[in-house]
Amino acid sequence: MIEAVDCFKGYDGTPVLQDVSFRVKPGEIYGIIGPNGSGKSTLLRLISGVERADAGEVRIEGRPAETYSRRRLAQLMAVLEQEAIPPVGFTVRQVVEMGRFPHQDWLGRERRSGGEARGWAAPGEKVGGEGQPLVTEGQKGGGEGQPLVTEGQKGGGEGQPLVTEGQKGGGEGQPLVTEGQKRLSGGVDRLLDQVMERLGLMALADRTLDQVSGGERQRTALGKAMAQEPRVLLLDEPTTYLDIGYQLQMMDYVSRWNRENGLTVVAVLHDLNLAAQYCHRLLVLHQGRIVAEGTPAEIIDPALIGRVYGTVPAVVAHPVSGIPQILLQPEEG
Ligand SMILES: Nc1ncnc2c1ncn2[C@@H]1O[C@H](COP(=O)(O)OP(=O)(O)OP(=O)(O)O)[C@@H](O)[C@H]1O
Repeated sequence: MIEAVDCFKGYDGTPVLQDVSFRVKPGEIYGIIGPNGSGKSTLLRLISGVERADAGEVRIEGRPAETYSRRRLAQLMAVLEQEAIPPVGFTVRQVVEMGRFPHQDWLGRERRSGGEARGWAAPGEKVGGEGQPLVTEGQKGGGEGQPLVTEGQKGGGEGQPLVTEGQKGGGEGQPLVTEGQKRLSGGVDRLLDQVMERLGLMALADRTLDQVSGGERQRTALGKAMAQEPRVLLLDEPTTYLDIGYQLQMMDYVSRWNRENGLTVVAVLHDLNLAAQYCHRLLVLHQGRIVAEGTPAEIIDPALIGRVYGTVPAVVAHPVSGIPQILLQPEEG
């Protein structure tokens, strides 16, 4: 699904990543851990296509990442970072709707995904599923459907209308939104409702982001990623500013999405206990190089962690799951 081959990246002549090669299997939750400055976020930026390796390459489904258009990459991958969205004036629902942008044309009309969208709904539910188009044949007959970009949103951004009056007048007697597109949008509305319900965002839908808590904002960002219907989710420290309840909730949502829809996840995580609980395999970076790769049982080892982080923890088996967990060990304990 994702493959890094002999990647090298440096800034101002200083190597930040060297000889980095690994492969993430489809449907895997793959964690990247390592101390501050070890190159984790840089590696994620190479995978997301934001930056290119100086040597070597990242391949997505066998193709070099740079051969994908921005739009195609955004259809394939969503990125969720720490403090993912600033509290600007959009409502929670508007932000979740923004997840559809890679699937829309320049007028905000939904385009067919050519059967590639996998959808987020659980097996048995109508929207999505393995290799299913977003809107199924049964759903095509469906409801009235609202355009995804509302009048309020069209006015969007920095006082600049996204669609001018002139543009609205568009084609030669052609309605800009056809009946078929309306039905497509109707299917998308159902998808958005499902995402909002799953994440418990319905009650917050009309609040602007400055009227919700940090945890709720992060959940909104996850909703936007889900609405994007990616095959790959890239997480860069998504739980940093969350309390333990929200940390678990966030990772539980991701884990459920992975189980039910075969989503592939690559997650940079500082919290080794969360990484061990949720990741199938872990990659350990140290000073820009890979020092280990393996299952949490193989990686969460006092000697290895001590060598990489400079502090030797106590490792115990979780009393319920048996997964290795670390206990920090002060020098004078
Ligand atoms: N754009 C840049 N220009 C110059 N140096 C950079 C740039 N981006 C990252 N670096 C340097 O590359 C190294 C790796 O940074 P990176 O952010 O990838 O590490 P990280 O493992 O994600 O760190 P942290 O855990 O602290 O977030 C650091 O020394 C950082 O200062």
